[in-house]
Amino acid sequence: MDRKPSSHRPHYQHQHYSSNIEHKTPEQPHYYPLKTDTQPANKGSGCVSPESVQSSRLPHNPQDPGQAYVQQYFQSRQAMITTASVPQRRQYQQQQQAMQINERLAEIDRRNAIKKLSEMRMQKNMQTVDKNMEALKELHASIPAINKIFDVQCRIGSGTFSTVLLGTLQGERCLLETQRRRFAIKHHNPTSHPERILRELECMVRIGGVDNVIGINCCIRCNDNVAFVMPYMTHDRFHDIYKLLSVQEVREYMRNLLIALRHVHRFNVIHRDVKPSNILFNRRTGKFLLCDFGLAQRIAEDGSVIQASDFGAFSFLRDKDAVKNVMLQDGNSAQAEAEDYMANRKMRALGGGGGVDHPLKGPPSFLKFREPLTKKDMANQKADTLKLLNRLRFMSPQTNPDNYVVPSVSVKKEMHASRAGTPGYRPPEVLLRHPHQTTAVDVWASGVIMISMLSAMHPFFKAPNDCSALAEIMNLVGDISVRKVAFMMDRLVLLTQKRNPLDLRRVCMRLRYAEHFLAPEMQRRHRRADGSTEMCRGCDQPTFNCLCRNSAHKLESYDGLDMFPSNAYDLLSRLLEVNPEKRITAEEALKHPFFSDQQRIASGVPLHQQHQLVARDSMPATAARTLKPFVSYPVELASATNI
Ligand SMILES: Nc1ncnc2c1ncn2[C@@H]1O[C@H](COP(=O)(O)OP(=O)(O)OP(=O)(O)O)[C@@H](O)[C@H]1O
Repeated sequence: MDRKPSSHRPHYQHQHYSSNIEHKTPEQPHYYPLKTDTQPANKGSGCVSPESVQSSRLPHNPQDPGQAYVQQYFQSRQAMITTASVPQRRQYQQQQQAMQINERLAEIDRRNAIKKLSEMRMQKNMQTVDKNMEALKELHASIPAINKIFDVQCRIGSGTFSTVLLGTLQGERCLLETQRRRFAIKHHNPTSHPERILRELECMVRIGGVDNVIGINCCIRCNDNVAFVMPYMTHDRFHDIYKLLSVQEVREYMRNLLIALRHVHRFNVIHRDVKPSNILFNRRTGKFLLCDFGLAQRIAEDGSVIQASDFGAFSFLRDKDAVKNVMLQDGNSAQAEAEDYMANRKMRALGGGGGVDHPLKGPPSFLKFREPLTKKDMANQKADTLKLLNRLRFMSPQTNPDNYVVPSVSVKKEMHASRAGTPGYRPPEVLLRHPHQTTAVDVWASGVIMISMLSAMHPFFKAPNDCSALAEIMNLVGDISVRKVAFMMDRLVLLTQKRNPLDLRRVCMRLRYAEHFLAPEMQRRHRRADGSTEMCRGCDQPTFNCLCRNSAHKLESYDGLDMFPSNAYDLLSRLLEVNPEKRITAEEALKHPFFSDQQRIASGVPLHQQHQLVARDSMPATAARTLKPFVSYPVELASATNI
C-alpha cells in the first residue's frame, strides 16, 4: 500500500478537517444579532457576532480551524437565542447584565485596593519622613548648641533609650561632601535614667576608642538632654548578611568581637547587651565596632555588681589632663571609607583577610545533581523543619513561667540578681537568677551570635520570656547540664520533660543545608518497606538525620558538605558552655585553633601597617584631628561631687 510519510499526515488531516468546515459554511444560517428596543446590537448584551470577532482581529480565513471554532460557537449560541422564548431571552439578558455588574464591581474593588495600598505606602513614607523631621526638630530644640557645631542630616537609627542622627561639622562645609567627616549623634531620651547615661559615657571615655570598642568625641548636655557625639560608621544590617558570610568573614567577625570583649573585660566591665544590633560591622571594609554601653556593669573582685553611683563615674572627669588625653576617634568620611575598602581588597588579593570576595563552597559532588523537588517533597521538608523548630522552641504548657526556678535552700535570703540584657542573648546564670554574674555573660551572647551565623538562623533563640528562654537552652544542650549548673547555684529547675543534648554541628548543618538533609533521594533511600520513615524520639528527626549528641542511629554522613571547619563548632560549644565558670573567656577564645591558622588582619588598618600587627590583635584608633572634646555635666552633680 502506498502510505504517505507520517510527517505528511497532520497536513493531510488538516486539509480534510478544513474541507469539512468549508462544506458546512454555505449551509450556515445568517447571523441575526440580538436586538432589543433599548439596546443596540453587540452593545451591553454581551453578544458579539463572529463576523465582528473576525473583522476586529484577523482577516476571515475559512481554512483556519480556530476561526471555524469561533464561528461554530456563535452559531450554536445564536441558534439558542433566536429559538428562545421572550422570557428566556429576558432572563438571558438579565444574567448578562448581572455578570457585567459583577465584573464592574470587581474592577472597582481592584482599583480601590490599589489606591489604598499606594495610600498606605505613602503614609508609611510620610511617617518615616515625619519621624526623621521629628527627631531633627527635637534635637535642635532640646540642645540648641548642636545647631552651632553640626549640620544634622538625618536619623540613622533609634533604640529604646535614644535616637541616633548623622551629622557633619559646619566647619567643614567648604570640603567636598565625601571628604566631610561624619558623626553619629546619639540623643538620649530625656526619660533615660541619668545613671544609665553616665555609665555609658564613662565606659566610652575610659574603655572606648581602641580594640573595636566605640569611642566618643564629645558629650553635649543641655538641662535634661544629653547627646553623645561618636564617629559614624557605615555598617551592614546583620539581618541582611548573616546567611551570606563566608568562613573567613565569620572568623573575622568573631575575632573582632572577642577582641572588643577582651578589652572591655579587662576593665572588669560586663557589657550585658552584646547582640548584632549593637555591633557595627561593615562587610566591605571589614571594620567592626562594639557600641551601646547603656547596660554595662562593673563588677567587684568578689563578683558583686558595683552600682553606677559607686562606679567612680566622675573620677576621670576630675582629672582634666585625662580628659584631654582621651583617645578620640575621627569621624569617618565617605572617602576614608572607600580607601579602607580598597586596602581591604588589596589584602584579599594577597590571600588574607575577610570580605565579600571569597566564593562560597558549592555543595558536594554527590548532591550536586539532585532531582527537582515536587510539591509533596517541599511540603515534607517544611514539615520536617517545623518539627525541628518546635523541638528547639518546645516548652510544656504545664510550666509556670513565673515559677520555673526556685531556690533549693528556701531558708536562704533571696539576693538581687541582674536580668539586664536582651531576650535571646541571656545566659543560663541570668535566667537562673544567679546574683554573682561575671563577664562570661557577654561570652555566652557572642556564642549566640556565632550559632546564628553557623546555622543561618537568626534569631536563634526566640523566647518571649525567661522561662521559655531556659527551655530553649535545655532543648539544645540538654536538661542535665542546666540542672547541674542550677544545683551549683542553689537553684532547682522544675522540669516536666527530659531533654537529650543535641549535636551542635549537626543542628547547624541541618538548618543551614536543609535542602541537602531533606533531599527526596535521601529520604527514599532510608524509607521502610511500608513507606514510613523511622523517627528519632530524642530530636523528632528521621533517624538517618538524628541530631542527638550521642546518637545510636546509623547516620547519613554528609561528608564535605559543611563549609565551616570542625574547630568552629568546638569554639561554639565553649562559648555556649552552660557553666559560666567553665565557659571560655574572650582572651582564651582568641587563642582557639579556629583563629590561629589564619593570617591576622585587623579591621580598618591600611595594608602597609598590617605586618606590624602580628604580635598585636588590633591597633589603637588614630589620634584626634581637630575635634576638641566638649564635656558638660549637670551643675547639681558637679557640686555634689566637688568637681
Ligand atoms: N557610631 C555609629 N555609627 C553608625 N550608626 C550608629 C552608630 N551608633 C549607633 N548607630 C545606629 O543606631 C542604632 C541605635 O544605637 P544604640 O544601640 O546605641 O541605641 P540604643 O537606644 O541604646 O538601642 P537599644 O535600645 O537597641 O539598646 C544602632 O543599632 C545603629 O544602627
